[in-house]
Amino acid sequence: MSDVQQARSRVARALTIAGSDSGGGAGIQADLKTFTVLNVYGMSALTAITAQNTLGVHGIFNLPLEAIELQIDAVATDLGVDAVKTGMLSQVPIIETVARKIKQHNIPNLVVDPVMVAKGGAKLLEDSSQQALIDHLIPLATVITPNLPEAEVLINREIKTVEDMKEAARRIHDFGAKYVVVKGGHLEGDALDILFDGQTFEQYVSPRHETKHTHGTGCTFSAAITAELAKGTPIREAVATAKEFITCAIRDTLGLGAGHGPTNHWAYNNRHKN
Ligand SMILES: Nc1ncnc2c1ncn2[C@@H]1O[C@H](COP(=O)(O)OP(=O)(O)OP(=O)(O)O)[C@@H](O)[C@H]1O
Ligand SMILES: Cc1ncc(CO)c(N)n1
Repeated sequence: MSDVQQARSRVARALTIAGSDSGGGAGIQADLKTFTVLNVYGMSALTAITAQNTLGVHGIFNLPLEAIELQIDAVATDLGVDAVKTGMLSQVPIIETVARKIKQHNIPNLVVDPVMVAKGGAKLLEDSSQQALIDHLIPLATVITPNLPEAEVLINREIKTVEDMKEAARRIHDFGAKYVVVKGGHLEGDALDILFDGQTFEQYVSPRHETKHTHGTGCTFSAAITAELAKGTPIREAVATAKEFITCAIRDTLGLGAGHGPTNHWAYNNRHKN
């Protein structure tokens, strides 16, 4: 096979820059599982190690900046990256380092999941870091995927209705992200997400499943968008696939753990079977 043929047929590659969740439902583990199910080659740069299960976060250990930088350098200079997502980046220097590295390596298709708080309430982003996300990372983002509490923090305003979600999307778009997806998982009623491209809104709706097993839904959703962007899928279709992926993963629960259990990453591939 010629080099050109090889380049055309090679697998899409995605990198996740995020924290490790020992429980496997969120963070790096959720991202790599999602990439694999969507047929994308997954790579990781860990920013922190968390001791975590379905009941809560029992410890957070941020990694040294040098360890974060070297992981990104190693991957970008050899294997190559078609799309990248960021998850837990708890401190200002980590955010600055990651933003600098993404720029330095010219990594395309950045999905920013502005992770702030774990399902059990533990803080994964220090308060002093919120502004650094706005200043350094969001302007580089192809897509940013805040949930409602995260969007409220970013725009410093309450969000109670779909109109509020749209206004939040407008304001977050003004921070410099190309596309904004405001996730409505925390509202009542159907699970409604909104995509804004700076001009028009697109809505993605699925029935709400009454379940406590929603640990890592945001990580999985943004990882699915990243995987699709790595393959070259256009944004509207990428978000539609991610919505279907997370809906299946929440619906076909694994029922693990005594608290907020993980979602089912295999469910998307089994969706047409009985
Ligand atoms: N109970 C539910 N039933 C169906 N879809 C849901 C439910 N909860 C969330 N979703 C969907 O899951 C996706 C993730 O949204 P959510 O707002 O839960 O993210 P998140 O709060 O960032 O998750 P996490 O912090 O656990 O990673 C969205 O597409 C949302 O609409
Ligand atoms: C490591 C990690 N990243 C993100 C989340 C948010 O779900 C979590 N609970 N843990």
